Amino acid sequence: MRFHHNLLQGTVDALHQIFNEGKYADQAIQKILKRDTRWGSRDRGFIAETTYDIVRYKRLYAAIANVKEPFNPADLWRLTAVWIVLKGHDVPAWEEYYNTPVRRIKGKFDELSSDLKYRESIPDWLDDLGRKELGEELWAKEMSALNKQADVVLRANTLQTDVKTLQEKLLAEEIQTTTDERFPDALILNERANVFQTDLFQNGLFEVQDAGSQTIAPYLQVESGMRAMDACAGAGGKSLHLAALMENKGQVIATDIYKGKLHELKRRARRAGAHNIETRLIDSTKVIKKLDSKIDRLLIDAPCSGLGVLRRNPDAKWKLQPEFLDEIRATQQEILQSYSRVVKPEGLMVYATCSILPSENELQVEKFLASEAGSNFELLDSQSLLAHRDGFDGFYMARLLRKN
Ligand SMILES: C[S@@+](CC[C@H](N)C(=O)[O-])C[C@H]1O[C@@H](n2cnc3c(N)ncnc32)[C@H](O)[C@@H]1O
Repeated sequence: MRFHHNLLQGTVDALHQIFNEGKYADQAIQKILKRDTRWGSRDRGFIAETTYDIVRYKRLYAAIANVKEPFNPADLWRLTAVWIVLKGHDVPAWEEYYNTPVRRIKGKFDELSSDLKYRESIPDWLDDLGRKELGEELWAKEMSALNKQADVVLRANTLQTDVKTLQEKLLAEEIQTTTDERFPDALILNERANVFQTDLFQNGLFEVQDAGSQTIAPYLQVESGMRAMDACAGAGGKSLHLAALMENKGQVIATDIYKGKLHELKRRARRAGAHNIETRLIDSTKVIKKLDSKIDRLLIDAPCSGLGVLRRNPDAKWKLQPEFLDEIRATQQEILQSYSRVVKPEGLMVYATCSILPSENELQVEKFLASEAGSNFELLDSQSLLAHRDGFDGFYMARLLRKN
């Protein structure tokens, strides 16, 4: 492989912003990619993928390169040298790579790879927690799968098209996709492409949404004409799916505590042609009180650690802190306690997260069921998706029935 200095310089600059300035990886990469308009899609792909790879394996690469944070420019170049050697490429004869100890890098890699914390690059506290919650074997398999690059998955917007038609239209634009019978509205890109630039996207024929995430809205068993609520709607990934499943009939009440996210949701709903979504900002407890026992189907897509979606946000591994996890678990329980009251007798509620930790998932549901607010609910079913087993992001979902 022939390397270009300016692409590796772009990678080093992105890493500096992420590791030393605390920027989010996707934002830092986007900013760097805007820098040089001559960069084509391959160049952009190289910078993005190399940066993400080094973010994923920061702990391993830093130990091999024998560098510590905060990384100076020479340290960051050493991280890229480790990446080049471990990918099996020849190190370019550039000043920054002068005297790169290729054999030592390979030897160190073999030595450190026997330890999961290094092999999969996991902070100590998180490794301890994961082993405790999932058991050593499952944790190791899952962390390895979560370090792989995620597929780009589309959800056909059935308000506008169907999977087969969309697949043909994409093919006409030289975008090849694969279907998966487990996920009926999903199309998986055979090769990465910037699908956001297509007219098909601009005209609302699809959303970009992981296949695992596409199982959540159907799990709520909505029907046309029902009154559904997406309590933690964010920018509306699941609200849009619910509207499509309800064929634009009935109502989807989408709530969040952030105005900006609901604003983005409305923009996406217009593009998708989803007309039955109504947004409501949660700025007081009154919003929930007003809906007391009025909702047929409640989705709680709760805020969480995001450990199931590490393939998309690998820097979350380095940003997560134990205190944040404690706070988010408390928030999850509060949300269950306060929102569950909106469900009608005989109505259903789905509690979902993009976490793989039982303490954010089944244990939260158990705690809720044992509480006063949960005493008139019954757990009907639950499902976990794991990256190493199911091939997509990690999710948890539980379906509960309000009995009376
Ligand atoms: C997992 S994200 C939702 C993702 C979204 N459902 C989607 O599919 O794109 C969780 C959301 O919960 C929101 N949130 C946090 N606390 C909340 C609360 N008390 N009530 C409602 N939403 C809350 C966050 O702002 C965030 O948008």
